[in-house]
Amino acid sequence: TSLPAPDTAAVRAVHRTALEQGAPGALTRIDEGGTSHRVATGEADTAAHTPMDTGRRFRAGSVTKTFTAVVLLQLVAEGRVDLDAPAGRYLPRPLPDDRITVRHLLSHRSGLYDYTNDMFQHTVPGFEAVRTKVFSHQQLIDLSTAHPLNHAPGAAYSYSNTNFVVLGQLIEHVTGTPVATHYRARILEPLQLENTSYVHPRTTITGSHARGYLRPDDTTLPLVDSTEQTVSWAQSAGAVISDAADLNRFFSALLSGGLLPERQLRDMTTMVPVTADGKQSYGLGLRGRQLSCGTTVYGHTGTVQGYYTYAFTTRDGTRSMTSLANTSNNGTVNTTLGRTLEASFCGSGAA
Ligand SMILES: CC1(C)S[C@@H]2[C@H](NC(=O)CCCC[C@H](NC(=O)C[NH3+])C(=O)[O-])C(=O)N2[C@H]1C(=O)[O-]
Repeated sequence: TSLPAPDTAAVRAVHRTALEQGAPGALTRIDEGGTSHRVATGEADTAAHTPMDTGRRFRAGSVTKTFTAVVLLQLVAEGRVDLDAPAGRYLPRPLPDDRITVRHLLSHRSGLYDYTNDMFQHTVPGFEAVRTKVFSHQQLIDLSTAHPLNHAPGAAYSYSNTNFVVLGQLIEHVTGTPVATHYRARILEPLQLENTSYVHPRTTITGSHARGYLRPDDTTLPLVDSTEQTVSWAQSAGAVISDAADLNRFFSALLSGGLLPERQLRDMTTMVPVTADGKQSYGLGLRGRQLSCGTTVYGHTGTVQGYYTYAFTTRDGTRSMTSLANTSNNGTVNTTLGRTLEASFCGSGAA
């Protein structure tokens, strides 16, 4: 079914609202076949007053979870991991409940507590305390298991970064190879994602990039430049750096069958509703969103200090969109930025 044409004027209007609400800048890139629509607004660097442009790299946050899920599901297809086996079978240390399966981790149904709830309870102090820190997977897992499970494994959906830190540890324990190597060999090189990298624990973003600005909890204070950090608190749950063109190509290739065998793609896109209205869902490391025009798009969102990301594509991968705003801890901006989905996939008058 053909989609309405993207409404780039509506995208620009969404950006302008996000800037009024506190974002220094925003970008959106829509790719369909060989055609791309690009909208950039505001500043990539507020000290140098550098204009935003859609070619700038940024921290993609939890969009990383889909990269990790692809690596894991490729290992499943290779017969090296069983989705419904206890995850503990593939880990150096047991989890607190051996009923937690690999599939529970991928679908945020394990019940494992999210340690970032404590880590970032106070936004700027929490960030400053970890921005140059390097954690092992086990240290992060131990922060989580100091708390009881949110619920019995499989009993509910409860989003937790811990799940994808455990999956990173699992990938490295089963293969003896760092996740960075798997991202590069299994995804970045085959798809030629030249502007995507996993450089943990380096703190810098190489090449042309947007600086990120974290809003303090006391909103009368100035934004904090949060561009440089290790993102070691997230790693395989959030440390990928990318740009809009690469994320569009990644999700388009994924949903059109370019990265996983049919069986694993079917598992990944078996979505479970996670909101009461049923419009938001989660599969295996993949978010689904049903838009006002009836189209469901698949991808992931990201929130890392200074960067909000939406990266989604159609079920057949023919149209993809990535949007970024270079601020965070500003839920109003995050919700506003999400309206680029309607403008990009449902066309005029939708956003
Ligand atoms: C589920 C989410 C939203 S949270 C999860 C992950 N990001 C984090 O866990 C970072 C949380 C703290 C970020 C910080 N906020 C605070 O410190 C608040 N006190 C800020 O806004 O920069 C990611 O990315 N995911 C998003 C996702 O998947 O969309």
